[in-house]
Amino acid sequence: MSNRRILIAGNWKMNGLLADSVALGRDLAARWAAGPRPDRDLLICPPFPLIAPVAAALAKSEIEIGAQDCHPAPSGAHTGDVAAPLLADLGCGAVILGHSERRADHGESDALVKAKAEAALSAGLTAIVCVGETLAEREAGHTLDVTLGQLRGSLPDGANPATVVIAYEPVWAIGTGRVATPAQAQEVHAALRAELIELLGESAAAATRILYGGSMKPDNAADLLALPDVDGGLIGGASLKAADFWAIACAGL
Ligand SMILES: O=C(CO)COP(=O)(O)O
Repeated sequence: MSNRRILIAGNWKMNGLLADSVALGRDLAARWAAGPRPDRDLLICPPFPLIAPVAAALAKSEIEIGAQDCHPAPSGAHTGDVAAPLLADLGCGAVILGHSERRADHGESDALVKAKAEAALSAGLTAIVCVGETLAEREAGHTLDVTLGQLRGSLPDGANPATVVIAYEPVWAIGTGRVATPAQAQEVHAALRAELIELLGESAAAATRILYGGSMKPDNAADLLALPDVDGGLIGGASLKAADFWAIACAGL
């Protein structure tokens, strides 16, 4: 049993309108108030324009608010982008960076993800740095090369267990209902932690949280969260239903 505190983070992606998103936030806050509460960190990352209203809906709970991306620069002429200091100002505690959908949709490189993560740290945000292989890469036997390479390339300078969380999200498991088996997840998580020993040293690696993401649901979360190197979940589809997110937050307790 590690002493890493489990983090259950919801990534709402590009879903929701104002009223239903506020209702979802209120539903989660009500579940928090009613208890029993999991002794775990909980985080919700809505689309940018919903951060402030959802943060207000969550205000009476200890469920944290976060974002799904930031720009590497702290301000400036970058139309359509959002700076990390603004996210912090809005109450965000964390930001997801290098998600495979951003790497694919926006051509984000490891170097860009690293620069964004450094901007997040400078703004006082926790950077949740995502890595993960495609199905073709897994079938070609390149899972560890790809994920460890992304980790080396994307980890910000100055990373430490308080400011950086790693998320392993196999691309083939995202939104597909095809979840990694516990053995597949544990193999990659253990390899990521071994690489973190090289990058950060033994004690920092032992204290750094590594989340699993990819079709995590109420019925598979307990098995994944019980793995020795899985320290939480990054939840997509199931985070859009309060009952499912709450069930995952409480899974295995
Ligand atoms: O990409 C994910 C979270 O960032 C996972 O999404 P799903 O839970 O919908 O598979």
